[in-house]
Amino acid sequence: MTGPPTFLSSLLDRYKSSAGRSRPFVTLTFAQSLDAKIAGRGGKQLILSGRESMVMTHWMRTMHDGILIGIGTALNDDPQLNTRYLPPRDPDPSVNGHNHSYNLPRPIILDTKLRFDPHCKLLKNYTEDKGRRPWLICAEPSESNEKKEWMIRRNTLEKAGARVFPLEYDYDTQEYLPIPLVLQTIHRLGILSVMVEGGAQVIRSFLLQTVAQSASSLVDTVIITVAPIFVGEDGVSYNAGSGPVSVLQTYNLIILRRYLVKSSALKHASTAMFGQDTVVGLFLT
Ligand SMILES: NC(=O)C1=CN([C@@H]2O[C@H](COP(=O)(O)OP(=O)(O)OC[C@H]3O[C@@H](n4cnc5c(N)ncnc54)[C@H](OP(=O)(O)O)[C@@H]3O)[C@@H](O)[C@H]2O)C=CC1
Ligand SMILES: Nc1nc(O)c(N)c(N[C@@H]2O[C@H](COP(=O)(O)O)[C@@H](O)[C@H]2O)n1
Repeated sequence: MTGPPTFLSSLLDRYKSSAGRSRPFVTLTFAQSLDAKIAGRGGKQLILSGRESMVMTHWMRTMHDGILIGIGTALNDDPQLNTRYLPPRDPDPSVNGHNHSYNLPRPIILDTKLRFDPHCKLLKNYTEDKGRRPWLICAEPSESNEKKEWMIRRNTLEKAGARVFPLEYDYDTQEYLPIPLVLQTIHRLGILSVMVEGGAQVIRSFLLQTVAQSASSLVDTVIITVAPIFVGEDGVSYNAGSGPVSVLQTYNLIILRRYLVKSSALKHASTAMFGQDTVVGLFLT
């Protein structure tokens, strides 16, 4: 295969015309088991996708400017977020300034407190010219005693190659980085399309934002790979809390489940088989 599968182009080709938008096109994508688990016990990384659907995911990566994950995934999986399963071909220097054969998406990590590991594969690949410079979206602490430590971490990460973008928002009243502001910020920085690859809390945040803002959803396309396996009760799911959950979280999860079951905003677009996996594409209207 020399280009993306038709399944993906029919879902994502509309991203090519981005005029007049104030946020990037957003594709929410992940792989799950038949019992809706995305990782094993205690967050153990699972290779759920078979070879064929993994190749499809790597094609999907070439079709986006950015690839966004949470710091939980960055620390747990130490991912590369590259396109290494695609067929080898001659490097094309015109491809986003890299001596690389395929468009590589920019790694973007939601990392409020700058917990990113300066020795991770994303930074190693960047310094070896095998990947793009990772961007860390964070919050600058307001307390001066926390600021010193934060500045040290920032310097270490910047020296290791990361770019750090502190967001301005009311850090004390919000548990997480506000997704609309994250999207506006990366859009201003030139990211016109972004693939959100997880993990559990990030997927949940994007879905909950979509529920909260149904009229102006923050997700355009959802692409879910379903692998024909059961992980079992102790696996990690994106639609359930792990550990004790607050009343608010429980309430949000109830709304999310209801939304996912009943929403008329989620429209099935297409389903395809890649090897033994079923990949479902949905549009949000
Ligand atoms: N099967 C699949 O397709 C995939 C599976 N996974 C699995 O998922 C698991 C990791 O998931 P999880 O632990 O939930 O970690 P996440 O990758 O979802 O990261 C969550 C962390 O990101 C930070 N964050 C900042 N802003 C937000 C926001 N708005 N919404 C959510 N998080 C935000 C928070 O940390 P802080 O407050 O410190 O900033 C939060 O704890 C791993 O087991 C991994 O293997 C991951 C990706 C895909
Ligand atoms: N599509 C898909 N299938 C799976 O089975 C997965 N576990 C994931 N995980 C995501 O991919 C990241 C790993 O990427 P690299 O192989 O290191 O390039 C992982 O961190 C998850 O975001 N995806």
